Amino acid sequence: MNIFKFGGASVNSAEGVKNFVKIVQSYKDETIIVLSAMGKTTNALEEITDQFCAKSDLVETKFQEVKSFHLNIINELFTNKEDAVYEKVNRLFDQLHAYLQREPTLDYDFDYDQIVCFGELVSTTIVSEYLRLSGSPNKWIDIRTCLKTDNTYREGKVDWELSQKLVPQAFSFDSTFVYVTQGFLGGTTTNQSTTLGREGSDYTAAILSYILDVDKLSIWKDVPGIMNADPKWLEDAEKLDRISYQEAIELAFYGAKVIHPKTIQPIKRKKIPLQVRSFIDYSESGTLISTASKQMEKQLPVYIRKQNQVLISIRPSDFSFILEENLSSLFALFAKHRMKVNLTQNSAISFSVCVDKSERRLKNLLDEISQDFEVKYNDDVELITIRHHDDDAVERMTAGRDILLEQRSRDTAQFVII
Ligand SMILES: Nc1ncnc2c1ncn2[C@@H]1O[C@H](COP(=O)(O)OP(=O)(O)O)[C@@H](O)[C@H]1O
Ligand SMILES: N[C@@H](CC(=O)OP(=O)(O)O)C(=O)O
Repeated sequence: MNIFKFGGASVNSAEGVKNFVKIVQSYKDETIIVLSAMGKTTNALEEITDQFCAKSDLVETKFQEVKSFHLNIINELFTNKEDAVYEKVNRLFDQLHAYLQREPTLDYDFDYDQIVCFGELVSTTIVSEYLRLSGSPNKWIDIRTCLKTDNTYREGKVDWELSQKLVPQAFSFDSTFVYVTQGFLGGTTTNQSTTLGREGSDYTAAILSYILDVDKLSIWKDVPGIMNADPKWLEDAEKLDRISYQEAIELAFYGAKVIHPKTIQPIKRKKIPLQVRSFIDYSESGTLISTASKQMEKQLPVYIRKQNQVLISIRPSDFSFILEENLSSLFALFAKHRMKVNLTQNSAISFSVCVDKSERRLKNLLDEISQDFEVKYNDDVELITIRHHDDDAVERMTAGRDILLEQRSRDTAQFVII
């Protein structure tokens, strides 16, 4: 049994959906397809959520834009305008529209999940129906009924015990060879929609792989595999043919956007090989992540850039030392405001921390920290991480830039720079 995960970029147009079907049909094994929302739909639904919560009149226009984007793709794919896909997709958009007519609940994260989930519900419906039309019978599964999470909206924590019971029942392969389901989504025990964190479809694929003990997980991307840098940033980036689970965890942890950080742990635990490969050159083998750690033969430096970072410098207002009590109260605040800490460093009387710039959460965090500490911060800095660094690699990343903070270990060098 295989699991294939396809992201939004692979199905951002009718052409993309046709290419996807070609890939799926070239495999004859039992397969579960985990799919994200089409193109940039999640971003658009995030905007709708913001407008909905702000009670803005723009909601309707944006909703119609998202709906037209999908209907245009359907119109290109389905010549028979009586096809069941129209009714199914329209029904989903009617449900979303009905939600948008309500009053916001005052819980932004809850509303976010109830709105944003439609991206994946619609994309999987279209793709499942188009596979059927193309001669591949398949079953559409609403993942919210079996991948159960708690009610931490926007970052649902998986209820492994319950999911382990429900997922195998849902994907029993007793009446089909192919399943199509949503990445990124989960459901609470009271059947509210949840999401697993942005770009969480890779993680969904890993959860299902773990629970169902699959032979292999393939994640299809718009790049040849995992490269030693984002090729959209460094044109001379090279593909890594094989890497170990450990290395993949490190790269994702430091922010290599190609794979969601939570993806590797579940598949590592069961030693399930993961192939990251191209949906464009689909005969190429991509990058294999496995235990066999004939790892990165050349040990190329790997460059990871995180933009939109904020470097916060914190001092106790009474000039006392930064001790355990201060640190633990600060970390509690970061956790409370769900700010991801990317790098920390402390001296005797100050503590520096580099975090993702997330306007809504950052402001609340800074307001609270300022009650007990003096706070300064640098906006819009970059965090550059180099795995397997050497002098040339460091020079390449830092020449002509202002280094605000630097940390090096044997394997990893990190720089906060402007
Ligand atoms: N080290 C890397 N290797 C390959 N791609 C990378 C790397 N770092 C960042 N990327 C980016 O990741 C993108 C693919 O991930 P993503 O857009 O999340 O795919 P999907 O939407 O299919 O899940 C590529 O287009 C590439 O720009
Ligand atoms: N659609 C969600 C989940 C996801 O993983 O998408 P993608 O596979 O396109 O990165 C998001 O954009 O966050």
